[in-house]
Amino acid sequence: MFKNGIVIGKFAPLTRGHINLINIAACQCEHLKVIISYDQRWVDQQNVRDRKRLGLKNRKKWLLHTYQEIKHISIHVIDEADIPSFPDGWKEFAGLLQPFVGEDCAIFSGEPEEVAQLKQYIPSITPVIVDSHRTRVPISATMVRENIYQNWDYIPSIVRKDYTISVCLIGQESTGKSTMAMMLGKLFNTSWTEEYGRTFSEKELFMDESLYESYDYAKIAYRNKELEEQALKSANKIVFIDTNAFITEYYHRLYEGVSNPIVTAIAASEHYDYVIHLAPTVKWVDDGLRVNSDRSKTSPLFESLLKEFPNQLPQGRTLSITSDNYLERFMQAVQFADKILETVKQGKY
Ligand SMILES: NC(=O)c1ccc[n+]([C@@H]2O[C@H](COP(=O)([O-])OP(=O)(O)OC[C@H]3O[C@@H](n4cnc5c(N)ncnc54)[C@H](O)[C@@H]3O)[C@@H](O)[C@H]2O)c1
Repeated sequence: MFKNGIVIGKFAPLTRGHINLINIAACQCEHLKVIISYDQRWVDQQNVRDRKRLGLKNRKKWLLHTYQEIKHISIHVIDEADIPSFPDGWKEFAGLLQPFVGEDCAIFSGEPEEVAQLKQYIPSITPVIVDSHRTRVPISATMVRENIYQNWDYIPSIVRKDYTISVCLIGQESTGKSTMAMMLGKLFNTSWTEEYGRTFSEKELFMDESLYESYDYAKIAYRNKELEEQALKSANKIVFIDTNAFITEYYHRLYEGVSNPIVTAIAASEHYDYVIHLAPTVKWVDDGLRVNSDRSKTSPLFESLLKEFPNQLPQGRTLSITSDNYLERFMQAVQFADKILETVKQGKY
């Protein structure tokens, strides 16, 4: 047992291979420091998708989420901004690492050459090579970045969350959003969200929508966002979102006659990878909550809101379903999701 241990990595992104290394290291020392070596120059060279996801905040969050309950593991950062980029700055990197090196300190790594380089500059450390052939988890972060969706099994759920493709279903009342989100989620073996507005009406207003106050809409919009976060954590590459703040704002304008500034702000900043817009071409069904059967009143409002919030129908990433046949609507949505998954499986994003 060592008194102190160190694991260094880019963790870009965190993989189960890194987790294997950290776990094995943690079993062999009293206190383990996991150090993220961060180089913004390296991030700037990545593709658009990874530039957005591989910033320091995400990398630190992924490690903290994974190890928060294990008290003898702590997470640290070395910023390489002022030293030559890897692999030209070994001496300078060792200088940055030195303050983390404690008494009786082992450095755990799968890279024998890298540890040998560090040992030259910090002779007190004891190198411990762990699974350098990557037999337990045969993956590298480079392979994951090259095709994250084919290597989905190798990344922890906290990282999956940030790479999951979101598909939001929008449309007026009684256009089949909730059923469609649920059916797609079940078919694609993934998560979906259930509209919180409905739960709120049932539990807080006892199905009497005349009891809505303007401020309730902001609560609904926030709660929907929390439910999205939750669904992302358990998603299998793709997630289906039933209703967003834009729809909450539509209801606010319908019932209150004016905009809700909080909900408007959320709706205007909403971004989903893809959107399915369900047109009100199917029969209006009374589910006990709905009161807007006259679509000649609701459609003009909905259409004007779509113009006001152009982010809600992103160009090239929106499927508009206008068929009046439920089977056709469902099959179009399924084909859309198939195509999205095919594109991402090929490593395109
Ligand atoms: N500026 C410089 O000159 C300089 C010098 C030294 C180090 N550094 C920095 O330190 C970083 C070193 O980290 P890295 O690139 O090796 O990080 P990494 O995130 O790729 O790997 C971190 C550790 O996890 C191990 N690992 C990865 N996949 C594994 C698997 N499937 N099974 C078991 N172990 C696995 C690696 O062998 C390594 O020890 C460099 O990228 C660089 O940023 C910079």
